[in-house]
Amino acid sequence: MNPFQYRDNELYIEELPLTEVAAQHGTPLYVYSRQAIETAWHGYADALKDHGMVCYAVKANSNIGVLNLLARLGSGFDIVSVGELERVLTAGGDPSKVVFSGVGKQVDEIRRALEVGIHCFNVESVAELQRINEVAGTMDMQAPVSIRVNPDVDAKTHPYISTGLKQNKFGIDINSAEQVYALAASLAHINVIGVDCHIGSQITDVTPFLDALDRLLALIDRLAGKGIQIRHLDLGGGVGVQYQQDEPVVSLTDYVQQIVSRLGARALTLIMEPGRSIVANAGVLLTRVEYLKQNDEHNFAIVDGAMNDLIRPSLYQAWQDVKPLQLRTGTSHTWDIVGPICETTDFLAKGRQLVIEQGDILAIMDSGAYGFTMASNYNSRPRVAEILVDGQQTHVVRRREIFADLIAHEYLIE
Ligand SMILES: Cc1ncc(COP(=O)(O)O)c(C=O)c1O
Ligand SMILES: N[C@@H](CCCC[NH3+])C(=O)O
Repeated sequence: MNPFQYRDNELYIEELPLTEVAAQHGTPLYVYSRQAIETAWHGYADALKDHGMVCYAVKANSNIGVLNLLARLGSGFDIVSVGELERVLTAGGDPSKVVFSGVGKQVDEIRRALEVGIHCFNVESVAELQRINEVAGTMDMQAPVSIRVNPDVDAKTHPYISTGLKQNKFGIDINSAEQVYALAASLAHINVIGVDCHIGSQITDVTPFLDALDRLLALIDRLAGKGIQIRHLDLGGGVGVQYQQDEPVVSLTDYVQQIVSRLGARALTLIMEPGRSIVANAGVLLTRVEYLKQNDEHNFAIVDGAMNDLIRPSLYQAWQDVKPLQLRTGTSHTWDIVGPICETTDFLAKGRQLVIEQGDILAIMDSGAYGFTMASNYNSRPRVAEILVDGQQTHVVRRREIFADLIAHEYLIE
């Protein structure tokens, strides 16, 4: 479902012209579509049916309004910090549907997660397993755990977002997994319930997912042979999204059917932790052209948005489409869309064929995932507002920061 459509040369989100949203709330601005988020979530829930649970990966977009939408749908959540846990709770999420991933869980994070009763910890090392056992012991509890196994599968995605290879810090080597499960089963305050893996993000071919699945199922069978019964299988993040029109789209129904057919008679519940594919295509970053500047080789459109607002292009050379909110007629030129930050890597897009003028507003498409959540205050730039559109209604789900917010926790020397 694409909520962004041109009508009479004006770009709309759902039932609203984006120029109206920008006029009301200023730029730069993140704008999300409620319908698109809900439709994407239902895509997973419908494909999984009663085979399992969707645990939305909060890191993709952790806005409380967005989490609240998903909590209302009954979603579970994948978190990587106590901060994300508090967001989920504030948004009305059910702690018993929360899985806790991440390689560096701290004692207070483990304690809080046990206190609120999360579904399980996805454990990434022996040292972490021992720490969880100790903390649960001090609380006289048993901690539900799943071991995150690193299956050594090449996800064929950008090397910075590939996580399931031996050279990546994530998970426990599949070759030592049985030993670690045996240890976990022997610990007094650990309750082994699952197997987990996450091989990377923005994967647009199901083959690496299915290769990882085959390795995990073989492990689950070996564990059963040793008397360790696994109840759930967590396959990690969701499928990749289309940033460019010629990129492949994975059918979730086919993907889940292939998983289910491989499960065979095993009594396993599935968990999926999609982030990007729930929110990426549902959001845009709006940015205004402040100046146009040309030399004999390059045309620069200097905009008010920057790498601190959306770092994906600078960090991963990620390509995201750029659409003017109002289409102009005239001769197009090739533009680099650059921000005001003092870094050469401060660009949102390069080499785009556009007809633009100073003052125009551009939408950086597909910015709903890993957009605002990766934003910073670099160059003392306040983080921008986030707006959720629902039909013709707009909800401010985060107000724009002001200078006072930036210095609120800083002090002069005494
Ligand atoms: C452990 C874990 N689960 C889920 C996700 C979400 O992945 P995606 O946004 O590709 O669906 C990530 C991010 O890559 C992750 O690290
Ligand atoms: N932040 C990355 C994805 C990382 C996923 C987190 N493990 C991106 O924008 O593509």
